[in-house]
Amino acid sequence: MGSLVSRRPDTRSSAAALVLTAAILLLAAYSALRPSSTPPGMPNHVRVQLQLDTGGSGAVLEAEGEQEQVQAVLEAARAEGSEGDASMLRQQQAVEQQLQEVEESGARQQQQQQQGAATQQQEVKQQQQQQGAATQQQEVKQQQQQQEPSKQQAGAGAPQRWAVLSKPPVGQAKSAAQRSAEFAHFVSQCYYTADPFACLSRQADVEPGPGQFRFPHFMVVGFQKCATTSLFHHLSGHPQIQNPGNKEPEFYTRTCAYNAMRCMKMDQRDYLREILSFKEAGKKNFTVAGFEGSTHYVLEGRWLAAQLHDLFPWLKIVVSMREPISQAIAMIFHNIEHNRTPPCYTENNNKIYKCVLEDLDYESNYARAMRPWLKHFPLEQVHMVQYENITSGEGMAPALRGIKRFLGIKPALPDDDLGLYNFRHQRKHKQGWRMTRAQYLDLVAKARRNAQDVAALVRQGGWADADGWVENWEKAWQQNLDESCEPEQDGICMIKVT
Ligand SMILES: Nc1ncnc2c1ncn2[C@@H]1O[C@H](COP(=O)(O)OS(=O)(=O)O)[C@@H](OP(=O)(O)O)[C@H]1O
Repeated sequence: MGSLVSRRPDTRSSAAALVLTAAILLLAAYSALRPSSTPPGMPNHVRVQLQLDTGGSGAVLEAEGEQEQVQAVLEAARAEGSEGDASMLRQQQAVEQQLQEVEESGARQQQQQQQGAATQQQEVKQQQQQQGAATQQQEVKQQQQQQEPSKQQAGAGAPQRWAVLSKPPVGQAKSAAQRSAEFAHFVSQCYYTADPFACLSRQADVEPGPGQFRFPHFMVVGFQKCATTSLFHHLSGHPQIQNPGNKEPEFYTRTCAYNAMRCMKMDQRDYLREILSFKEAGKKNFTVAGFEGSTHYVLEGRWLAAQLHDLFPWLKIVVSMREPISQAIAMIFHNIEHNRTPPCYTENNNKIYKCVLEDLDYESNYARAMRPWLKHFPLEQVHMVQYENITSGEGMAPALRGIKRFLGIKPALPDDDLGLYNFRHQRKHKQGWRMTRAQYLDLVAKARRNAQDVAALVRQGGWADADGWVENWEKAWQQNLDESCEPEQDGICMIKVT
């Protein structure tokens, strides 16, 4: 005999009463379909789970066990409810229509049995079809509900997500439609739960249907000044990607104060809605990939990588890297423009050199920043791209397609041109950045060690041609030495960035 569970936090409302009535009717119809003697391996065992979204309470009723016991639990729960109103009546009619369809297919099945034509195998097949039909109806209903999120939130006249009524799977896989509906339903309701992040984490146990993405699907985490804004817009325009609210929310660092796991529930909901465009993705049945881009995340890997992986273990991580001296210069200039002049930027003639030298050990030391991410995320969930590849030359189209292939979206869309966003000193500092040749050689020596560490990681992950990666940067250094520097050691260079 099976176990019996009943939780009824809110069965006194008319909505609850209606759903229970519907469930009992469906249960009765289901019992009419069962053969008179239950075949081996198909015990007289049913499971009913009702989500009674009445007034936003998220009440759930579950009953599992012998059919008669489950029916008794549902009857008792119904007795506690009150009568439904007009809007509930319309929903009852929809439920009754579904019931009628189940009854009709049951009658067809009985006829076949009488004719001796229905073998046990056919019977199982028909049950699968019935479950498929019921799931399709549920899917339509869930889509309707997703189109009315404000109503659900307000609670007034809230539609019910009513029933997952099924016999436990008899060794057969769920249909694609069933998986899609169940996955979309599971993820959608997370927004309304007391702990949205904890709920979203549990989608790891729910299989998405064809074309669906777990939510969120990926993040562009850095590095600063590596064309992440262009990449963000390029990806946002893809039809299989949900356009996020804005770039650089720095949610986990700023709002959650470095503790993603303890982030306030209200903040979580705001983040889902305002940044990740959760509701828009829900309306598209999660057939679009949700993402955000915050370039400081990559530098916070020591605490953030583990926390993000705990929260969203399926998450994919995209990282762009630029020739380190150019990246450091662009970042320093960006900070100066925003009145954040670094203390290293003091000496009149050699100011940029000293700052870059420091940054190459920290913010522009890519391998150092990447190690925690690679410790917590499997290689197949991380994708490293080279800025010089995605922004120009022959590597551009394959590199952009590679990102989309990694994300599991159509690789050729929207197109293979990155676009140019967020450019600063490329326009304003065409003459280059002043330092001596000896100083530049000093920076190159440090950047080269950085490049070799990065190449080792690229080789390990197989994201690109690791040797080609180093060659791209070597080419940039050599070009500056040849074209922008006087030949003497103390000669002046006007360094151009990539
Ligand atoms: N398509 C294309 N081709 C060449 N260069 C490009 C392109 N898109 C962006 N960029 C350059 O990338 C720099 C901005 O990077 P980010 O958007 O990541 O900056 S930020 O950290 O988000 O502020 C910024 O570099 P700087 O101009 O050196 O500052 C942009 O000019």
